[in-house]
Amino acid sequence: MTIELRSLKKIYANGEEVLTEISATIETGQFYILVGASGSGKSTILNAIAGFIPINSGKVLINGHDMTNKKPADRHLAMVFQNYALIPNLTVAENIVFGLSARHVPKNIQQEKLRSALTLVGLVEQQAKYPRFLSGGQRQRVSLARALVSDADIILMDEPLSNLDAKLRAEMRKEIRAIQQKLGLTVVYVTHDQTEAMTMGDQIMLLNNGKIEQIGRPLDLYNAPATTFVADFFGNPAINLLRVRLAHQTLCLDNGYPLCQLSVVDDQTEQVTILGIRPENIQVTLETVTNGGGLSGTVEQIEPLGDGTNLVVVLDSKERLRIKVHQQLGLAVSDSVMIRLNLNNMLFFDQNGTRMLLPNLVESVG
Ligand SMILES: Nc1ncnc2c1ncn2[C@@H]1O[C@H](COP(=O)(O)OP(=O)(O)OP(=O)(O)O)[C@@H](O)[C@H]1O
Repeated sequence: MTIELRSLKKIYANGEEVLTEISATIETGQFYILVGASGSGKSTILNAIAGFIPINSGKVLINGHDMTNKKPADRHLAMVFQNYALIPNLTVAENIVFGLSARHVPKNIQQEKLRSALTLVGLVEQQAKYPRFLSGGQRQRVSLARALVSDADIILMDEPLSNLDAKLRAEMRKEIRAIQQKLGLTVVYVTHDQTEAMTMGDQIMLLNNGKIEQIGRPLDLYNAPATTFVADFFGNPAINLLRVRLAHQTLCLDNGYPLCQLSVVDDQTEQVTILGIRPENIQVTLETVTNGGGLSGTVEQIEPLGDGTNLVVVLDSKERLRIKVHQQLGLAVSDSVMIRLNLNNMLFFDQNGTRMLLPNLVESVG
């Protein structure tokens, strides 16, 4: 079951254009994530796929068929919501088969589907309970089971885990992904959570104010972001984006403070105005144990994580750098440290925030 979105545009009555030129192909069996900040248009796209809202222009195709003007019921999709949407006076089992009963599916088939869905989501023991006696995670499982028995090939999920605590959310991510892979379902999944997007998605669409910022596989978005917006969206702590210029083969901060030497064989490099470097690509050592080289700075903040440490270091140039190391550090605020930037992992952007590929850029540490 493929979904094709062709140039979707949505304007609400107040004249606000909330979707602009949304085009994408969601392949069969893909776990497709729509991610972005609140108000970026994720739910609007999901609702347009489901047929809950009309769009102003563009097309929604499902398996090659134009569904743009079809009713939700004719699109053969199932939906899982953030608030579970369970019926309080029906038991778990009754909630799960509710749609099947409404469609007069024979009782024995209902029971068969119910059994297999309960097993898949791990709720066999809870089937006679009412929703109010279930935990948040169990309620979301009922909601998922209800979508599974509908036999829809495509399941749309709108922030299904956002009411759960962090630990349960992490467990449910794995469970949903495992069920999706086992059944080969096509899932379109809305979240504002970058970790959920990274860990669950086969493909991610990152939205920015109703427009597509980038579509790609999770690690491609992380390693090769098209723009500073994408670079900044993924990663915790966020990537360091520094205003820089290149002068006489030296990459300098805007204020002239030299970062490193770069051998340049390309005029294009003159356009580099923003350097992106991720916190994990910066090494930090105590000033006293270093044997020269690198940049010096002062520790401003330390956040011990147990399995690592997050730091903020202020360079002598007054620039702040977020740094993440994978060990516990014996450092304190105000300590002097040396910093080394891992040049292989630098990203360069032009003044519009568009990433530049500089094939001829050669590092030459002086
Ligand atoms: N019925 C409506 N009438 C007018 N504007 C609306 C309506 N529904 C949504 N919007 C606007 O459309 C934009 C996109 O909303 P949407 O719900 O798709 O965003 P979202 O990315 O899903 O956000 P969230 O994560 O907060 O749910 C927002 O600016 C919102 O205010």
